[in-house]
Amino acid sequence: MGSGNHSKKKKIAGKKDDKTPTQLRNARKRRKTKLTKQSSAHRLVSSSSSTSGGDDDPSLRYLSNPTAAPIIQQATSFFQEQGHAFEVKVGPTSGWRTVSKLAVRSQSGVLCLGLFAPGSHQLLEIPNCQAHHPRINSAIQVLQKQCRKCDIKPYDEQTGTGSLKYVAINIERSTGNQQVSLVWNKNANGNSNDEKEKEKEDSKLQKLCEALIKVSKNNDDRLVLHSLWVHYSNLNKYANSIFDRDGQWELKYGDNMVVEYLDINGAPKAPLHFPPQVFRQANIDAFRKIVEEIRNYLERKKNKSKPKRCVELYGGVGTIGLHIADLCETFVSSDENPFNKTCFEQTVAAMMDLLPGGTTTTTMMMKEIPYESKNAVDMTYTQAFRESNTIIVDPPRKGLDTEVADALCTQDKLKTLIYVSCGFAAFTRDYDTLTTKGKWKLEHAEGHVLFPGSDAIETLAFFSR
Ligand SMILES: C[S@@+](CC[C@H](N)C(=O)[O-])C[C@H]1O[C@@H](n2cnc3c(N)ncnc32)[C@H](O)[C@@H]1O
Repeated sequence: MGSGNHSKKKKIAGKKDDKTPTQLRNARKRRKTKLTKQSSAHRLVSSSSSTSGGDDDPSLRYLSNPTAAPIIQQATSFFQEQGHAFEVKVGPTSGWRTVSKLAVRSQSGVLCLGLFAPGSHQLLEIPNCQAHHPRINSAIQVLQKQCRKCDIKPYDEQTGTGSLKYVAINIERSTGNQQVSLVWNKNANGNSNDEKEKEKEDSKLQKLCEALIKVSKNNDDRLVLHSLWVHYSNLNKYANSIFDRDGQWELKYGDNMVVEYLDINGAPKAPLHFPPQVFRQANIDAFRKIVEEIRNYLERKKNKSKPKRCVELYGGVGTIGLHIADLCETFVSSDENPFNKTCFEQTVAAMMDLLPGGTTTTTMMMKEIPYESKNAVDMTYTQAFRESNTIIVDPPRKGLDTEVADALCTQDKLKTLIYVSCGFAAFTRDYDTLTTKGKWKLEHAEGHVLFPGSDAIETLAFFSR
């Protein structure tokens, strides 16, 4: 066994600069550590030398040259090392962010909305953030003013007390209207069981909601509510997440879902549905290009090989899937968040209405797009996964679940894997597993800067076997 392994290593080593996969992996790890150090050094310099406050905003640090971000340099060398070019595409650098979650904290005793400074929980006010869609900036002004007027207690991280923890603002681009969610701490009074105090806080929340609805109805152009939600959070002070998976949601005003279009060339029109409880791409325009590339790739493939039996894991509300399903013989989408299924099905129903009359192949196909509310690991045990030849994955930053990566390596019928990654470190780990254990071969990879100015990269990679 020892000698078998040895000769295999030698063979691979001969192909790539005489280095074994382990040596290549170690070299990558060393480079990553070096880049992380450089990046933190840069962070310290830029925040301490800042005079405008703009440099402190973590979302604007590399704005003058977005591709200079350390992670993009790292990704480019990673792919070069594998013998692949890595083109990086950058979209507009201002007004692109249509989804924002802002912390609500006290600054010198006054309630403020803002972002956390890098690596800390220190609030940075960002009243005119360049990255934000202008309708987010205008909503922040109104929200901050009304919260102060209603004497809302901002959340205190030390004690876990205070009422308003976060505000989430999502924009419906076609109208400019704002979908606002107030994240309300159910344990605002800590361990105290003072009912009167609790009632007082609840009545302030009611007052705030009424005030916001009034501003919206009074033609104050800064805030025109698409909807107003309250999310009641039971999370304690040690939890980092903004939304509480088990927390209750209450719609105070407006409609359930924002509708967004990607308008992908050649794809059926898909009105995507987004309530505040589901994942939504913050830079829809830049993400549109990724979906377009996936569609182009599958169209080229369709002309050459068998029709696709495709499964989508980590599919959200179908942002990718519903723009490519018509190219596949069968298509199944899935995600673990139970709120996604209704959104997906509403979009499919709306797509049917938008299709030209008559029973076209597309109409038949679209009627039969199942959606599984399952986590990706459970999906790998389904018949749809076992029979698929094409998989699309778009996991969260931590990358593929280990069991999913393993299943992608051992499912023999699979011929095409499309991987959309928002966490480059996890991608390199999954890449190693897929290419060594699963014999997947990278065909093409490219980078998309979805957060221009931040140290982040979205990687789109096409694998085949
Ligand atoms: C980066 S988002 C991508 C969603 C979608 N492709 C889009 O563009 O909107 C990741 C998605 O993975 C889902 N998710 C996270 N962990 C999961 C898991 N273990 N199994 C299945 N879905 C998961 C989240 O609910 C989220 O919708």
